[in-house]
Amino acid sequence: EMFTAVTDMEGVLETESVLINNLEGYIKAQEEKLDFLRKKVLEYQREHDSAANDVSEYLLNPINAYLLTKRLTTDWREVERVMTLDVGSQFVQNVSDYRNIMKFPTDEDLAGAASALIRLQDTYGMKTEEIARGKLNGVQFSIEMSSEDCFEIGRQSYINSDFRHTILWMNEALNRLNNDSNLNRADVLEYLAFSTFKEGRVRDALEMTHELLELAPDHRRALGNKNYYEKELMKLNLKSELRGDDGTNDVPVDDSVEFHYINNPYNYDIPERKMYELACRGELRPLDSIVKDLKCSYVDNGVPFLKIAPLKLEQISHDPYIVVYHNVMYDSEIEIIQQMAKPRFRRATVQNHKTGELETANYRISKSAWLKDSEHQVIATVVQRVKDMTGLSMDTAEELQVVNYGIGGHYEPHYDFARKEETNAFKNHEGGNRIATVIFYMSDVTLGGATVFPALRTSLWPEKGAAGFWFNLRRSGQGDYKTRHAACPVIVGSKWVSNKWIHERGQEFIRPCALEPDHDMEF
Ligand SMILES: O=C(O)CCC(=O)C(=O)O
Ligand SMILES: [Fe+2]
Repeated sequence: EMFTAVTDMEGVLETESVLINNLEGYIKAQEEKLDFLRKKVLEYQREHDSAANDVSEYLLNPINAYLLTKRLTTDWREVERVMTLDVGSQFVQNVSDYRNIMKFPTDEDLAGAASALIRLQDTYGMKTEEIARGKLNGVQFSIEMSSEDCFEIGRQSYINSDFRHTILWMNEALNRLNNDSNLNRADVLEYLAFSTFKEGRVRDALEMTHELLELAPDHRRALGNKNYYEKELMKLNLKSELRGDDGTNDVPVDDSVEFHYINNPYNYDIPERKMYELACRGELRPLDSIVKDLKCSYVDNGVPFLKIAPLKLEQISHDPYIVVYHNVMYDSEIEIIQQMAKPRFRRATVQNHKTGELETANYRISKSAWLKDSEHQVIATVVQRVKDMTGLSMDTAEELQVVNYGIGGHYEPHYDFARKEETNAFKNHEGGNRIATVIFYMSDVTLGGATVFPALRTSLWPEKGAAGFWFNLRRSGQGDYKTRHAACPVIVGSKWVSNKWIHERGQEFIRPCALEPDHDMEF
């Protein structure tokens, strides 16, 4: 599973370069063989022509008699040998050997990479046609997808019963068909017609099937589908006649975002989903009540060391308390932490709040590793810095979690704290609930990848060396539902973060409990 992190994809480019060299070797060997045979055939043709010019004269000469005999014995044996020579098999063998020693993506990776593109398309409201010509979120890259490339995304969507995206991408495949395509128009039409039917547009599906049958009159499935669609249409027409309307109850084709909300299989919360997407796109202004009286300042938090080198603090929100510290992780530290984490990366998991078990989920796609303070001075230093930044005790904190997000990597809206009903969350953690989160940004991100708080309409944009800090719990110890947040899908780039989750125990005298009305709201 390598689509989940950019670091894993690096080795794959190397694999491709080795495969290209091997294929070049294969072609060269084949060409040498063909060149030899071409030379021979010319030579023999020339000799043969001059002989055939005057057959009796030619054969009377003993040298010619000898040469002809030689050609048809030893020479032809050599030609025969070269003809049967298998100059390709070693190169074919190489490819299977490479499979054992080099990094190859799997079909699962292909599915993951395709669904990552679909996720980006939805979250950022990008048009299929724009993605296909390399335009991502308004930024043009010099990439052009072929008809086959689009077809494959359509096919992957089809496998996932995602007929809306099947239609979008199969249409794009059709638009991009040209003389160089290895793709059959009829194959595309078949997927398109069936998905169109599945989306409730029977009339259009039937029309596409007619077009398909013009191209392939004997297409068995198309013939069957045509019958079926006609019957379905008749039923619909009968119903509409009874109702007295014109029967156009077809759903319109729409590449827009709005349409997505209706059809999104996990539209558990439509308004939040919309807020989330707008925040990811950077199209939301934070609430006035949030930005009011926000300041930037240098702080020492009462730490003697910081009096000499104060931290650069930017307030993001007062309630809940969210701040960003700038320049609190050095490039040299980042490098070491990345090198330590890389070999230990595993697909990030989430806790099943019923069983308490850790499992992978499509709503969190990244790779992560945990690093202990005792493993390296740099980790201890960074954790000490978290202590200075937050004033909180690190005694009950979790280890530092290093995360890398790949193409489309994301973490959908969630709380970092465990809710009451999540009976098994942190059950093994003696420190109680997660009182606060510190997230270090260890990279800039070219496009996308913000940390967003949909309810606050505010976003933290990754900035290498900066760190976000917020309290997840209110003074009463209750979870603050306004801290619900997400990691937006990365469009372009490799996003690195480190999370430090700080727990309740040990903070009793640092951040004492307070009584307050429970005006938390769920959204
Ligand atoms: O990566 C981010 O921007 C946020 C990550 C996050 O919220 C988490 O890991 O809990
Ligand atoms: Fe989080």
